Amino acid sequence: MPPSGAAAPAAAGALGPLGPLTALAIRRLRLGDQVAAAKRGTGAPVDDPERERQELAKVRRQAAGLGLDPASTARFFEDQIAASKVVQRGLLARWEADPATAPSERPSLDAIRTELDAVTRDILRELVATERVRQPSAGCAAELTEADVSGSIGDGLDALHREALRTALRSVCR
Ligand SMILES: O=C(O)C(=O)C[C@]1(C(=O)O)C=C[C@@H](O)C=C1
Repeated sequence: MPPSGAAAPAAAGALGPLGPLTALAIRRLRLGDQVAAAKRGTGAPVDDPERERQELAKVRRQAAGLGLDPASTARFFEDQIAASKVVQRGLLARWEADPATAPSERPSLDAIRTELDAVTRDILRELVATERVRQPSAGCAAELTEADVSGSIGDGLDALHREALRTALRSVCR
């Protein structure tokens, strides 16, 4: 318990108006850990261009329905997919170099894709909620830095996941 009258410790997680969007990007790239575990040892490649095409086509349709610009929304999701690949490649290389660190269970890729689809819907809602904040400006860049740094620390991201998060957030301030 903090001493009475002292501020409570800051909650872990990404702060500021771009905090929820950043937290969702972190949640999505953490699902990349699960995707890597599902693919490890199966011969399934990290890249699945057909799945990407389906995801991006759906995102464009959903974006239009929500009043978001389909092209920039698709670009945002291309970054999320690129971030997942950073995580997957990094972890698969790490696990190959040091098999003792590899997960012992293989999750279902279909189940993870269902979770990814749910995160996509949450991200789309958050893109709508943050449209004004995300106008390119020094203010957006500052809010993004705050969310990135606090989210990375709060979630205990390692160097690989921080690199992936930078990829995921690169087009937030359009
Ligand atoms: O679903 C997969 O197989 C994934 O690897 C996930 C994901 C994504 O982030 O959505 C990433 C890379 C693939 O090219 C396709 C999709």
